Amino acid sequence: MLYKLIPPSVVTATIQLPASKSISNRALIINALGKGIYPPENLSDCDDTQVMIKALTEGKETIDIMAAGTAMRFLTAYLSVTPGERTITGTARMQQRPIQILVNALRELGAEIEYTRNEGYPPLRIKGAELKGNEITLKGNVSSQYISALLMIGPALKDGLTLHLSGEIISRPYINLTLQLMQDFGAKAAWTSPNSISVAPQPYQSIPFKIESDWSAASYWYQIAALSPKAEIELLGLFHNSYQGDSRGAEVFSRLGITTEFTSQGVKLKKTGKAPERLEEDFVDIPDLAQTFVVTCALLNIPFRFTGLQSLKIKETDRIAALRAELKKLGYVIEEENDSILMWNGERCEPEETPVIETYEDHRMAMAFAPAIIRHPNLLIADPQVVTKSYPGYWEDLKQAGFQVINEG
Ligand SMILES: O=C(O)C1=C[C@@H](OP(=O)(O)O)[C@@H](O)[C@H](O)C1
Ligand SMILES: C=C(OP(=O)(O)O)C(=O)O
Repeated sequence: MLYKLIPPSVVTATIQLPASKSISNRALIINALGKGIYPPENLSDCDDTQVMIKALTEGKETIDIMAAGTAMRFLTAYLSVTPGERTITGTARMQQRPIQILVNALRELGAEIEYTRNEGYPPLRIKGAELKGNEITLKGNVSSQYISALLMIGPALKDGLTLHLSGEIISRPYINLTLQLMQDFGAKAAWTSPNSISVAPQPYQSIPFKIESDWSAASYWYQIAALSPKAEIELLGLFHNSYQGDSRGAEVFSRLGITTEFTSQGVKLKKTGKAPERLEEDFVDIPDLAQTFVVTCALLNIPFRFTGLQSLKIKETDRIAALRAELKKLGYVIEEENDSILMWNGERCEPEETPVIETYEDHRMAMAFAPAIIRHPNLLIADPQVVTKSYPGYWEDLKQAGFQVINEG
């Protein structure tokens, strides 16, 4: 499928954003471990959360979590402490996303996990067991999801759990999000040093819990505001004191001339029109915003240097390669350094007349390139349905904001 887009001259919209998939999937695991009586409210309707709900409720022997990294990692730990024997698998890409660091850590605690195809990668065969041991060291520089997965089962272990993280810790706000939610649900879990975390053996308590809207999804609306000549956008369901690290996107966008006003319902975006000559930012804490800012800065003609992108190669696709290939079609030559830095010094190439933006089974490629239509008429988005991974209503919301979204077949 191909989508052609036509932007409105003025974007005016009030958008009910989807709920955060990161919070939804943590609340579901904690709720399952705590045998909660209050189901989490406002769960996301996205694929990544739907696969998690199915895995926890259907009781199937083979669980297919499709492309959901959080579901794969969190369920691997959860199934290791849950009676029964199951196979957990996912898409072809999921079978290329590494999981050895988590499996080794769980095995050290006594978990019974086997690789059914390739060593180090899903699918996994997991037999639930009572885990022993309470102190392990693992790498913190590949994916924070391994750490979140281990932390969430910590309260269920007889002696609790202490994790020592080696290397530069990436995606730290996602670890903090896990700790925050665990604490909300009555667990004792906290950093004890800059790279160690301890969890007490104390069961979760069930509480009513409402899930916030998704700040990563909000970033595409900030992007639309930044690229549009005129925009009045209100985003509902975002909290001022957000648990989500991606709320920092609001501060980075303020440097691109988009200010945020918090209301009782969410946020209103305002354009000040000011833009910097150049943007430098470290994305190690906010990797999911990288595509948003790479595309926005290129289209606004703002040279940039973005560091901390080392996790992008093992996400839904190799996002470093995907960004460079697709921006080239729009006439921008983006450089890469050390597998972890993307830079643009203003260099251009001949843009394609009708560029077809490939999305590589990556929701964020579709969502970050769609707003580019405001500055680059004629582009088409391939396989637009990929957005269902985190934001199923994205195209409907664009229509509500005055965009024409035409299915070109
Ligand atoms: O814990 C989470 O909810 C997530 C952690 C991050 O992954 P990494 O820790 O692998 O960077 C992020 O990219 C992902 O979208 C969601
Ligand atoms: C990286 C992402 O998801 P996950 O790792 O959970 O598949 C994402 O949503 O950008």
